[in-house]
Amino acid sequence: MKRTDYISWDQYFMGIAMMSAERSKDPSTQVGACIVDKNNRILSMGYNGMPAGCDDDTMPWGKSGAPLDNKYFYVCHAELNSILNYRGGNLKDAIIYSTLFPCNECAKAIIQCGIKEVVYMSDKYAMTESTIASKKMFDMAGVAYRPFEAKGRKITLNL
Ligand SMILES: Nc1ccn([C@H]2C[C@H](O)[C@@H](COP(=O)(O)O)O2)c(=O)n1
Ligand SMILES: [Zn+2]
Repeated sequence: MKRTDYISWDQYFMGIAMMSAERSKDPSTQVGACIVDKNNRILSMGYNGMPAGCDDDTMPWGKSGAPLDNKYFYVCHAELNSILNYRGGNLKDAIIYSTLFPCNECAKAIIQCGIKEVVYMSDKYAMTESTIASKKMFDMAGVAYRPFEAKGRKITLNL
């Protein structure tokens, strides 16, 4: 008889997004994303980090101070990185799993590349204008979004 406690597709893809977030150097918020097609094939992954060639040992990781001296002008978000990391044809009708709800800038990229669904884990910035704008654009553009429903399944990895 087959094993019954295998993880669902949602758990599999959000798990990969969570694992991707572990690569982030951001000391405050680590975000991961995983893009899949409608046949449950993984297309791409990403996490938040400094742009390629921008030394993450010398770039700022703080949240405050002058705009040029904190991380926000520089960090490339997990969702955008996952889109840019894709090496195939196009992302039409794909699904993006993200550990954090996409910001307005990533929402624009998600819409423009044809992704049709967003599955998110945290919506901790739901009250910000950025997230409100994301939802407004997703609603208008017909991009569905739904929270990941954690089932409390624990997996320990001894890496
Ligand atoms: N949807 C998002 C939102 C944020 N990020 C990145 C950008 C920063 O590295 C970090 C947020 O920093 P915080 O203000 O929480 O200290 O997360 C992302 O990748 N995707
Ligand atoms: Zn973003």
